[in-house]
Amino acid sequence: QSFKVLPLGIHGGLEESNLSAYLAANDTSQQYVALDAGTLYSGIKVAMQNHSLPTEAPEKFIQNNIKAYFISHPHLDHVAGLIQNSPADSKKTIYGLGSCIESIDKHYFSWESWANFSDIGEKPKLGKYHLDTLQKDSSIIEPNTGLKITTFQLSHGEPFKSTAFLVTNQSDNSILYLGDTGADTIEHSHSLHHLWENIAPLITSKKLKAIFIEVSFPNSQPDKLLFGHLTPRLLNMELADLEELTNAAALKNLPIVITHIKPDGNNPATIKKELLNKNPFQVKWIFPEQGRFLKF
Ligand SMILES: Nc1ncnc2c1ncn2[C@@H]1O[C@@H]2COP(=O)(O)O[C@H]2[C@H]1O
Repeated sequence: QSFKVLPLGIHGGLEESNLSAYLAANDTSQQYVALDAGTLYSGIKVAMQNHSLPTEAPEKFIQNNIKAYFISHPHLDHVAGLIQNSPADSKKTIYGLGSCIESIDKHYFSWESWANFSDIGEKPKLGKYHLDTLQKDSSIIEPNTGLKITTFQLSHGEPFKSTAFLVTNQSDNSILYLGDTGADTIEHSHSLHHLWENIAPLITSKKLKAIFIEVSFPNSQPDKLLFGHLTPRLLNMELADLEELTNAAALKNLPIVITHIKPDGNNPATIKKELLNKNPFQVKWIFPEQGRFLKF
């Protein structure tokens, strides 16, 4: 079994109709998990307009085909689509690390900022969403899709946390989706190194089919203004760490999907140029488009 991923939102800011959200499923399935949910409805509408999805009301697709949400961290550009669409959504589970679930409960499903559609927190609890806390370095099976999700903690601007989700299907193939993350050196952390140690064997055995990782800013962004994000240079530094745990041949042609570009000014073109000009491990950079399937 191979994977298909439908990007519903690809940017890391500004364009509120196109913010981090990726639907993942087995190639033959129409039952998706959402990896972040910054934009839902607008991305589904684009996918329907370009015939990537059959035409129906986007809210029907959200109700019937998105089976669970895995949220990397509670920043608005990763949850706004879920909150906005919650009144029309169906019953399902929102998964995240403890700090993420607490924040969603406290800051969004609070009755003050939005109705409490969850099953915890401020009464009355409408109970549409089961808020489920994931443990780092452990796996669950998402019951509606059969996909195994393994959770790793990331650092996103000390002391804030984010999450990487390793999605594994019944054929033991995987894709890795990282939420926002800074580089270990800048974050004074070992989170990425720990993640690389865990996935290195999957790369050498060719079981890891793609990595989704952020590059928010171009190389000109000063370290003190990174706010827990990567640049092309820092991503290549992290890939060097991963390469030491695998081997140069293992990274060659590995699809690396670049997420969360902040689209200010010429940044998207600059980031693409910087990545294409410097690709020491000969990975396959992929620049996703809203509403267009990626297959792995
Ligand atoms: N100290 C700061 N000063 C200005 N902007 C910030 C600061 N910290 C975070 N941000 C912005 O807030 C945004 C929250 O989402 P992001 O992490 O994608 O990107 C972050 C930056 O754009």
